[in-house]
Amino acid sequence: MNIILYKMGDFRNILMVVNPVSGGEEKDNLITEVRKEVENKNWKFHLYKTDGNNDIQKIKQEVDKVEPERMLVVGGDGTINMVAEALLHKELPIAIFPAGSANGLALNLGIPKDRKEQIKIALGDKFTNLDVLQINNQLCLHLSDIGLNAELIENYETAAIRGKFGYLMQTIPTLIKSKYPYEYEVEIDGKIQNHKGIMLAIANCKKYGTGAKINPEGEHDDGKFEILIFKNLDIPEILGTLREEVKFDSDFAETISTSAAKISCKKPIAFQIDGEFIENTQNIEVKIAAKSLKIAVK
Ligand SMILES: Nc1ncnc2c1ncn2[C@@H]1O[C@H](COP(=O)(O)OP(=O)(O)OP(=O)(O)O)[C@@H](O)[C@H]1O
Repeated sequence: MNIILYKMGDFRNILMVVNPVSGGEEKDNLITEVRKEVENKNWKFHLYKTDGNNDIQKIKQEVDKVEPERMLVVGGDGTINMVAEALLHKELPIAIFPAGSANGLALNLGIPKDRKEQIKIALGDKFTNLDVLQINNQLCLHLSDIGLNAELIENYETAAIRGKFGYLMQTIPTLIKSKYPYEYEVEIDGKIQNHKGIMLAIANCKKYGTGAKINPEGEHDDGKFEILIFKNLDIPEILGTLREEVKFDSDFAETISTSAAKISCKKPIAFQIDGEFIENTQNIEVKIAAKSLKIAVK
């Protein structure tokens, strides 16, 4: 007979949220491996698979039912955002198993690609406290932008070809159709600045999921975010963002660091958050909840 002895205070509930379709990747082996590791620690493993239908509400219900001490998230940036939304105002740590076509947040937090290392981190005790941006009542965990890149994402989402090649294939039609440069009015502490450019990014972290480092000075836990205005389509400078050490020419990009801002545009412009196209919009308000999401890191 197997007898499991629980010490007082040693019992933990772990809730794993898995997006079964993200990244087109099979996840059953990972689930089995994590379940084994969790049960080896005499903790209790619970599983919730998203179904693409009202998942935020369903994750909230699952959290209320299971009362986990930690959440493990298997999916891309969209899945992590859903979990973050469901956990709003709850001080519950999460761990990320990157498994999406875009894994920008995991890349920014230095989550390694090796699944064994990810399991160690997920069940370990080292955390970072991520600033969370609220943009027009939606959460943004790493990067949002309004302008050319969001147009590219909108075109990619409706395209037949997926993956990096599909993204690349959308570049030329997007550039032909785009009506850039755009005019942006940025209001910070009641002061208004006017800017013109191909896109305006709102950055909580340094990099896009593609690896492009557009906000080299950004820190994810400093209580601030950066507004970056990219002034023109300078291909060598854009390719330069793929290098580790980047320093932008002031004719190419301007950076403003702040903890709140309002942005308005003369006409509706494509707007994306963490890689998901949201809508064409004219007005954006950005607030920050400093250090409000606890995430397991290396
Ligand atoms: N079972 C499911 N079936 C279909 N869609 C789902 C399912 N579960 C979650 N989703 C959707 O997956 C999206 C999030 O995917 P995520 O960003 O994590 O991965 P991804 O592979 O990078 O996705 P994409 O490339 O489509 O953005 C959300 O829009 C969510 O509604």
